[in-house]
Amino acid sequence: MIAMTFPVASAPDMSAAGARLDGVRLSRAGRVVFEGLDLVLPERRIGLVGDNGSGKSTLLRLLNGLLLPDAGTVEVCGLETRAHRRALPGLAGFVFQNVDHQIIFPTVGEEIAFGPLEQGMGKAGAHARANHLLAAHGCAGWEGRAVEELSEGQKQLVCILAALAGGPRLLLLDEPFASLDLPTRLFLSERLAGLDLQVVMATHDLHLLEGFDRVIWLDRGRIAADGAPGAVLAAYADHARAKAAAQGSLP
Ligand SMILES: Nc1ncnc2c1ncn2[C@@H]1O[C@H](COP(=O)(O)OP(=O)(O)OP(=O)(O)O)[C@@H](O)[C@H]1O
Repeated sequence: MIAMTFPVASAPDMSAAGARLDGVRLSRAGRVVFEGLDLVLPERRIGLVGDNGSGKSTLLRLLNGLLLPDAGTVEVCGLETRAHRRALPGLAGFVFQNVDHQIIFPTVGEEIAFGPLEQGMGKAGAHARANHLLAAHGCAGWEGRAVEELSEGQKQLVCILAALAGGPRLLLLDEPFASLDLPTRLFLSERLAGLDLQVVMATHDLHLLEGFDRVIWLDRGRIAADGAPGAVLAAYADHARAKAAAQGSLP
């Protein structure tokens, strides 16, 4: 397969956090997901699209060091993930596709304060930061709430705030808005766009990526298209329609 490439509108901003993959090979459960994957990721807003199982979550997990490549290297903010695995959570905030894989504390305040505490902030400061973030996102007074009593969307919001609380330079979002209501989605999209950090977001909601700097379409671990959102999203939507039509014609 030859990748389609489309020029991105904005010049790459190398002063942003930035990440790169060189010759990455990765197998999961004996199945090759990536083979010889090369990517330079300097843009501030990068979207990942692709069919189920195409490698979006796996790529995000390589970028936050949860997965290490079998061969090749991954660099985030200039740090090679194999050598700097312990520093990565402070640099790269991660929001999981499944909130239950992320949340570890019983209360909202503890969950959000965890990142700052891990980075050495005192307890009072960490909880003050958690309260400030909650208040800034329309959730004042939530700090004592039991996480298990929140709705899925509310949990998703808590996960996003927890990822932001650590002050990351790179925010990795895996289907972060799937359960959020429309007002919260719109509010958070705008808010994330205004933050001074790099965002890499995997989503099946193509509209969310229209204002991004760059979109990468992954197809079975390979780059099918890469570049300006308009062109890449149109190419992916064409593929999706063709695939759906082909499935519809099956007996
Ligand atoms: N925990 C796991 N153990 C083994 N293989 C896995 C695991 N998670 C994913 N894979 C495999 O890795 C490949 C890429 O999966 P990945 O989750 O990265 O896809 P995705 O593009 O994020 O899919 P989706 O849109 O469904 O979230 C798939 O072949 C999948 O079967």
